Amino acid sequence: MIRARGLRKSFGEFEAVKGIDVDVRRGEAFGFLGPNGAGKSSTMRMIASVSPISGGSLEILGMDPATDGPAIRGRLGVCPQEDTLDNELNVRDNLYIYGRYFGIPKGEVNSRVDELLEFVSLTEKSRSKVEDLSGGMKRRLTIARSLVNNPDLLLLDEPTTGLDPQARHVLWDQLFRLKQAGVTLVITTHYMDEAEQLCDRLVVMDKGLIAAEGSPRQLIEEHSTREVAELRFAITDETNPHEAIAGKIEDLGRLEVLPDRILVYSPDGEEVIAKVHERGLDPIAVLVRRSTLEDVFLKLTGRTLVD
Ligand SMILES: Nc1ncnc2c1ncn2[C@@H]1O[C@H](COP(=O)(O)OP(=O)(O)OP(=O)(O)O)[C@@H](O)[C@H]1O
Repeated sequence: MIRARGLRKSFGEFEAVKGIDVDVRRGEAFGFLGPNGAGKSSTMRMIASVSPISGGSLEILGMDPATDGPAIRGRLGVCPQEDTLDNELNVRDNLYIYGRYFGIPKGEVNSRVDELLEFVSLTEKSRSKVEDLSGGMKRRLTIARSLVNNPDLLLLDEPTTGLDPQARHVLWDQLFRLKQAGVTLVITTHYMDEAEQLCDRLVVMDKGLIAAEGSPRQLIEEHSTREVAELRFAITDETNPHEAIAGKIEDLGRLEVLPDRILVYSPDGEEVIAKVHERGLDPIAVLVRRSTLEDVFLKLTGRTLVD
């Protein structure tokens, strides 16, 4: 569905995407995970064929965006990061007018709109003004709009940023159903839980480059340990003991010393905590958890995902 080799994007002197290789297969959910400014949106805009590439090569659905832009765009669905709904129109007309842009005949658009409103659970809001919708409803309407032309490939740029947890879960369910229905999804996100939940494969992007690639499980197995022990010690205004304590436990596993806690990577987190206590150290809070993509990102880049 997508094949990029050495793909680059520059804005003047600044290189936002510095040569990346990407392959997205039919029917999969593929993710670009990375912090703000990693180059995810710039990559998405090139894939959406609305921003010319600055170097390398890019093929979308077997076509070249430089010469086949309109043909590619006709087969894509795009759900942008910002809300671009038409506030002057009601919910239904936002979908109807968009469908007509694609040249879909009136009768067909009407039944398609009914189907889509049903799919995103907005049938009852059909005649409401867009401005009266909640953030989650607006995002669902945007997703419905991106599906109007029955796209082969759906691009979602940070689909759940700014939504509350419940609205995020509703959206994830809908995206999951789309995937089940065979739509290829490409998602950018800086939420590791979103990536773990939705993506079959993903690339971790940082500063315009790909730092790692694989399924969430592969990435965790390759770059982290099964368990992580999180230790918090009392911090006062004058002293942060974490650096000094880290020196006393560095043999227990790989450490990440963050401002508010120490992470110890080990296959057995309980054992780490027992040893910490044996050494006379007295954490105010401990937690043993499974490794996540956040741990992978921290190891690869030395930073957390959400700044
Ligand atoms: N039109 C532009 N002109 C100049 N610089 C740009 C432009 N678009 C993006 N950039 C820069 O390119 C870099 C990558 O931006 P991009 O939006 O692709 O990152 P991102 O990973 O999508 O981040 P976010 O999660 O904030 O959307 C940033 O430093 C940004 O300031």
